[in-house]
Amino acid sequence: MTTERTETDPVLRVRDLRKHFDGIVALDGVDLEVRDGEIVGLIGPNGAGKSTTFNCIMGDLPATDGSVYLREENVTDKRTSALVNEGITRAYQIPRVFPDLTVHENVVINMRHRTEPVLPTAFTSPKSDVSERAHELIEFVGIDHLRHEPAGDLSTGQKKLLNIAATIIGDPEIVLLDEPTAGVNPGLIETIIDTIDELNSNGTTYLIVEHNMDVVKQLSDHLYVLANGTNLVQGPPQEALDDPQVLNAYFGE
Ligand SMILES: Nc1ncnc2c1ncn2[C@@H]1O[C@H](COP(=O)(O)OP(=O)(O)OP(=O)(O)O)[C@@H](O)[C@H]1O
Repeated sequence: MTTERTETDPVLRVRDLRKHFDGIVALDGVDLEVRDGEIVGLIGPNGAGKSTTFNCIMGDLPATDGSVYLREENVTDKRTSALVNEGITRAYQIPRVFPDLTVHENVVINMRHRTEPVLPTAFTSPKSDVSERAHELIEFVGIDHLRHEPAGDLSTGQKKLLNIAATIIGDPEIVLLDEPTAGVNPGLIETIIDTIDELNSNGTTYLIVEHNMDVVKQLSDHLYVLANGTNLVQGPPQEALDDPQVLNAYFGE
């Protein structure tokens, strides 16, 4: 049975995104749309252009051509820091933490309020709003017992949970997750899936690159498949994964 895609407004729209590295065409026209409240999966074989798409959306790389819209605003090539303030955040495949700061400090430092700077008291006063919110999120992702530990001491899976908490602290419109379960101990994968699922139920919209197809199927409402830097197939996850073009892109010659 085909499930209909939600009719909610698009939060993120990517139109004909292109990226060339000298002679290499990494993106050859990528289109995608993430609607309010969705979890959208972005998959494709190695070299398909998933990371480059994320890098161009987030302003980590300038696009050669094409557009990125956040709601109605054209944000193409805006810098990452500006995009974060506009409500789009990202967690990287290899989790990024400040190793010498505590877990709690790592979440607080990611607070970039749309209108106000983070006050120094957020770090020192347990009663500040940011500090309390950080504590709530750390509890929510299940690493409260590590709150006062240096983030550098955490396992990969725990760092990924920490990054997931940190992406949420500024109350973003949409979060980009790059391989949230890659390199994670199998025992923590379900925790990560449940955490993303619950945060989505609470209103966070996600675009997720993920190689683990079980995770993709469990989480995604809609799936885009890229190959050779462009769109191959999109649709409900199982339908897209069963498409002969997708099977050929992964397993064909
Ligand atoms: N900085 C760069 N310089 C030159 N070529 C690049 C650069 N970054 C990516 N590419 C090329 O662009 C293409 C797309 O790469 P990209 O990393 O976006 O793919 P991917 O789908 O994320 O792959 P993977 O699943 O292996 O991470 C590949 O051919 C890659 O070699």
